[in-house]
Formats: sequence, structure tokens, C-alpha cells
Amino acid sequence: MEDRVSEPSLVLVFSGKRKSGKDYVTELIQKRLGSDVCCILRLSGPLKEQYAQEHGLDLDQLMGPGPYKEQYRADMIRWGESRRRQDPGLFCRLASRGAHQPVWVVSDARRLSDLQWFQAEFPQQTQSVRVQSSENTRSQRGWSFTAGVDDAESECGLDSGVEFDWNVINEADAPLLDEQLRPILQLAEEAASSSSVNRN
Ligand SMILES: Nc1ncnc2c1ncn2[C@@H]1O[C@H](COP(=O)(O)OP(=O)(O)OP(=O)(O)O)[C@@H](O)[C@H]1O
Ligand SMILES: C[C@@](O)(CCOP(=O)(O)O)CC(=O)O
Repeated sequence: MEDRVSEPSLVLVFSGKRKSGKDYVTELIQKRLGSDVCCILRLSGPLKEQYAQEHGLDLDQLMGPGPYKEQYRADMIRWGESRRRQDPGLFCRLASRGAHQPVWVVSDARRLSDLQWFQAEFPQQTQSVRVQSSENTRSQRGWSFTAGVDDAESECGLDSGVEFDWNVINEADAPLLDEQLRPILQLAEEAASSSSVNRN
């Protein structure tokens, strides 16, 4: 791929429902590994950039966790789906442009085609991770059911048919996140150190 600086040693592809904590968990992983080792790739990044530009919207707010983006979500989904119909790998490709760290954390896979793109490009390196939270917890974080969003592919595309390599339960009464993430972090550290051996 033209803009790829080097092959990743590990690609962790995260998915989960709205407000399950995908950003929270992936940011924690990056914090633990450091940004020299680990980058976060948001598939919604290039999508939101183009959508904000075309519609004159505030990109920072669209990228953040607040309520602003929810006003536009249904339309952004439609807009993104029309782009994906022409090119299913478009946002995966754009999001991974220029990524040079050995560990890639994809924070927001939503469709089988997202996961399949990384599995096809990096069959040895790709592992899938599902973040799970109860509806009650998600509601406390600001989620409420929206027809056309929570029952559509954007939220349900990975509900079945995938055996995730890892599951992370992001709930107050679940084991501490650091504990749950330990084997994933260990894998990432091993991948990063084998890549530094190969690069030296
Ligand atoms: N374990 C946690 N402890 C404290 N706050 C959390 C935790 N997990 C998530 N949150 C908070 O809940 C909110 C939603 O989390 P986050 O933005 O990570 O979810 P998401 O799955 O990325 O959601 P969306 O896809 O809807 O943007 C954020 O304000 C985040 O800081
Ligand atoms: C439009 C969309 O990318 C919004 C994602 O927003 P977020 O990851 O929930 O902040 C969802 C989609 O691609 O279906």
C-alpha cells in the first residue's frame, strides 16, 4: 500500500456497541504501551473528516464522546454506507495511512467487512477484541436506544458470526480493566519487541 511505512506486528481490531467504552479501553491500551509502540486507528476518523467538511460541521465535536455527534449519526451512517458500497475498504485504508508503530489498535470496527479487510491484509497479525457493557451501564454513559441506528448494521454488523479472540467486560463490577487487558498487553509487548529485533 502506497502510504504504509511498515507492516504492523499486531493489529487489534476492537468492536462494541455505542458507549460500551471502545475509546476508553483503546486509549487505556495506548497509555500502557506508549504512543511510540501503539497507534489508535479510528475508522470513523476519515469518515467524519470528509462528512464534517461537506456539511460544515465541528470535527472536534464529531470525534468526541459528547452528544453533538449523535444528532448526525444516522445521516453519517447513510453517508458512510454509500461510500463503502463503492469501496468497502475505503475507511480502513484511509485510517491506516501513515501508521508506523508496531501495534495498531483499531478502535471501531462495525461491520464484517471492516474486520475482514484487516484479516485479509494482515492475516498473521490480526486479532479481534469485543468490548461489552450492559444496556444499563451504557445508559449511564449517555446511551439511549435510537431506531435506525441501534438496530442497523453499524451497531449490529458484528453481533453474530464472529468468534472474537478476546472479550473485555467494561463494567464497574467486572474484574479491573488492567487485569483483563494483561494478556493482550503482554501479546502487544511481545509483538513490539520482536518488531524492534527485526528492525535493528
Ligand atoms: N471503565 C470506564 N470508567 C469510566 N468511564 C468510562 C469507562 N468506560 C467508558 N467510560 C466513559 O463512558 C463514555 C463512553 O465511552 P466511550 O466513548 O469510550 O464509548 P464508545 O464505545 O467509544 O462510544 P461511541 O461509539 O458511542 O462513541 C465516555 O465518556 C467514557 O469516558
Ligand atoms: C458514522 C459512524 O462512523 C459514526 C461512528 O462514531 P463513533 O465511533 O461512535 O464515535 C458509524 C458508521 O460508520 O456506521
